[in-house]
Amino acid sequence: MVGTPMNGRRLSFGFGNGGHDLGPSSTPPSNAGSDYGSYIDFTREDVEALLNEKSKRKDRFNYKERCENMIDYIKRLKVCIRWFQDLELSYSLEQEKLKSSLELSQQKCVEIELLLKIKEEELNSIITEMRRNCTSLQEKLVKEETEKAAAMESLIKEREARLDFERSQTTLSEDLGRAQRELETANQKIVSLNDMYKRLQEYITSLQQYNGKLHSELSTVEGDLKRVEKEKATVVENLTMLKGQLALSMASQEEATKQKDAFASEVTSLRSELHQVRDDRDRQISQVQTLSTEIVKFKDSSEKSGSEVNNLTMKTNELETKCTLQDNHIKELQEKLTLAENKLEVCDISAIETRTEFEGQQKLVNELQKRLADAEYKLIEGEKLRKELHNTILELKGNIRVFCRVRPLLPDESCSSEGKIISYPTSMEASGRGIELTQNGQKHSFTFDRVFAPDALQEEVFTEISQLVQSALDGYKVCIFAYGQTGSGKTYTMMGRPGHLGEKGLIPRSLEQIFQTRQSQQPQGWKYEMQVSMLEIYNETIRDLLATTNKSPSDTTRAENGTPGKQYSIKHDASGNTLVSDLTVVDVESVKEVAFLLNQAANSRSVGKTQMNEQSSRSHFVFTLRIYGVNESTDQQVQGVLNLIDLAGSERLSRSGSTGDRLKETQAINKSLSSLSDVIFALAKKEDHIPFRNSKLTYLLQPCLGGDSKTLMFVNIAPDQASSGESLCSLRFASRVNACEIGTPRRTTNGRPTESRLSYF
Ligand SMILES: Nc1ncnc2c1ncn2[C@@H]1O[C@H](COP(=O)(O)OP(=O)(O)OP(=O)(O)O)[C@@H](O)[C@H]1O
Repeated sequence: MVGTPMNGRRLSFGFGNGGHDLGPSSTPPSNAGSDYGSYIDFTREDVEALLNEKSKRKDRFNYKERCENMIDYIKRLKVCIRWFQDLELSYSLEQEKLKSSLELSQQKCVEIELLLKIKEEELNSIITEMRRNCTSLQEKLVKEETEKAAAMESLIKEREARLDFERSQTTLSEDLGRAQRELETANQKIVSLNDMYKRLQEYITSLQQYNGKLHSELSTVEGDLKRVEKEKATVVENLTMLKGQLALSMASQEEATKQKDAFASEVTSLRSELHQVRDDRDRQISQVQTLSTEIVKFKDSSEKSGSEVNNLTMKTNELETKCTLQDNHIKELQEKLTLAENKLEVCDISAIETRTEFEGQQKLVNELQKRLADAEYKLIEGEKLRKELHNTILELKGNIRVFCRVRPLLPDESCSSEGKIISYPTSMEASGRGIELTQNGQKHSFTFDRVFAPDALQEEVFTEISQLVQSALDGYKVCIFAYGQTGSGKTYTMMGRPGHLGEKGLIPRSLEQIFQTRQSQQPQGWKYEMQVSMLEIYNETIRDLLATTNKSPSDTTRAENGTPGKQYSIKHDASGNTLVSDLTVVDVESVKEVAFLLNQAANSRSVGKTQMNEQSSRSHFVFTLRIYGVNESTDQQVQGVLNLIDLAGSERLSRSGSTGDRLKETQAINKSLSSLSDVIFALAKKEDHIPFRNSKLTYLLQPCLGGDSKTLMFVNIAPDQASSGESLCSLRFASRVNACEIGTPRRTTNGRPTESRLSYF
């Protein structure tokens, strides 16, 4: 580059920009030569500054040096001037060139202008297009901006949220810290709970083992019992046979004795006859001897009278023939006597034989009687053990047990379009105990102590409760009640279908069992007295169903059932018995008597027709059998109670279509059932106050629900789609009942109650 002191700027005259740029250029002219190459970077300001500086520094530089500098500077200036001259030349040449190229350029410009116009048009169209694009872009921009604003807003919000989040994170981390601490304590608790759980598991296992042991013991005892009973039966059979044989041999012995006596008397009479005949013979021999001496005397004095001799000879002959005859007779008699004596001997021998046989049989009988007594003792002991084991098992099973029974679809009920609403799980653990109800597509599962499907027979159902009924004879309070919506099969379960013997319900079957057991326990010394009472709770009023002044079945006025104006009050005594004052109590001796009373009560019951059941029970029916047993040989006493209850059906007013009196009944039924559920829930929660007094039903059931009795609830279920809501409610209620613990059942083995005319519940 060439540095010249022109206007304080660096100057260049190159043709860097296509040869058209006449402005300053940084490119040095190619012909500048190496002589002035080293001055290229000097500007006028530099030179002036240098000169100024040189002049200023006069004092500091010596003159020679300054001259040399000046010469050098002048030389450099000369080179510059030459360079300027060269430049001028080349500039004029360039100008020429430029002029020609300008002309060329002008032509080109015209062309370019044309082209530009075309381009302009194109560009205009492009611009219009661009404008349009621009508008749309602006619109987009606006949109984007609004979006951006929204995004910003959301960003702000997000930031706020983030802040909030951070704040909450802080609190959460504090909470987390706290929770971790709690977790630690909880973990510790879990560990201790796990320990406890393990211990409980072990306890449960040991209980289960104990239960298993009890079961096996029970089965061995039952096996023993059966064996002993069989043995007893054979012994009794043998004994009867031997007694028969004994009676026969005794009869034959009697016969033989009689024969012997007859023979003995015959022998005696023969002997006396023989004796007499011998006496006669001796007399006649002596007569013959006297006659012979007389004959000798007469022979001596033959000469005296020949006729006398003849007479005497005749007499002698007569006597001799008589003697011969008597000898023959004696011989005959002796033969007879020998015969009779032989017979007597034979009879004596057979009598001795019979006696020894009799003695042997007597011994056998004694031995068998001893064995029988042993077997009976074993039987009593086995029965005692069975009772104990059975009751222990029932106690281990828990107190309120729940059985669920699903009735079959009735002819006027149809299966739902979605199929059956009730199913039974088939898994091992739930088999026979589980039930599933589908409502609105949702499946609800429940487990009870036993679930009976619609095909379960009355007999099967009874088999499951027969042990519980047995407990009443063993001195326990037993309560079995049926709960469920109206028409679900409660009365069918408890009473059965009238007129169909095979479909007898639990009440008649229980009574049959009780009376049979009473009969079978008689040989073991047990004597039982039984009393029956029956009542119903209708519209919160107790009615005596066995009162003699009861209305006739055709009588439709319900209010005067029982003794008119009589108030039946419920009381509980200190030993947990429930007393209903003035209630009719009837002594019963047989199933027939009870059946008659049941029939009487059924006629007095409040039954009506509802939309849901042709024969709907409108009251709670309570059947009570009081059992008082005493064993005279062991001095044992037991006092049991069997309560069998058919509750009135729960129903929704909307479905039942009740009005008027029926509406009042329905409300009373629902109220008492809801009191029952309140009591159950309070028991389940182990609350301090259990509202037993809220209804007559719960107050009456107090010992069964909250005391020492063995209680079983049947929850009856209707399988039709329309009842699914009520069925679900019943199942939920039953499931809570199943979870209830009410205390330990107690056996009553004390003496007879003092006031026996009160109904014990
Ligand atoms: N297991 C069953 N097998 C056959 N039929 C049954 C069964 N259970 C109930 N039924 C029939 O269903 C109908 C209603 O039964 P039931 O009268 O026993 O109902 P409920 O629950 O006592 O009704 P409510 O509470 O109204 O007295 C009756 O016709 C009965 O015969």
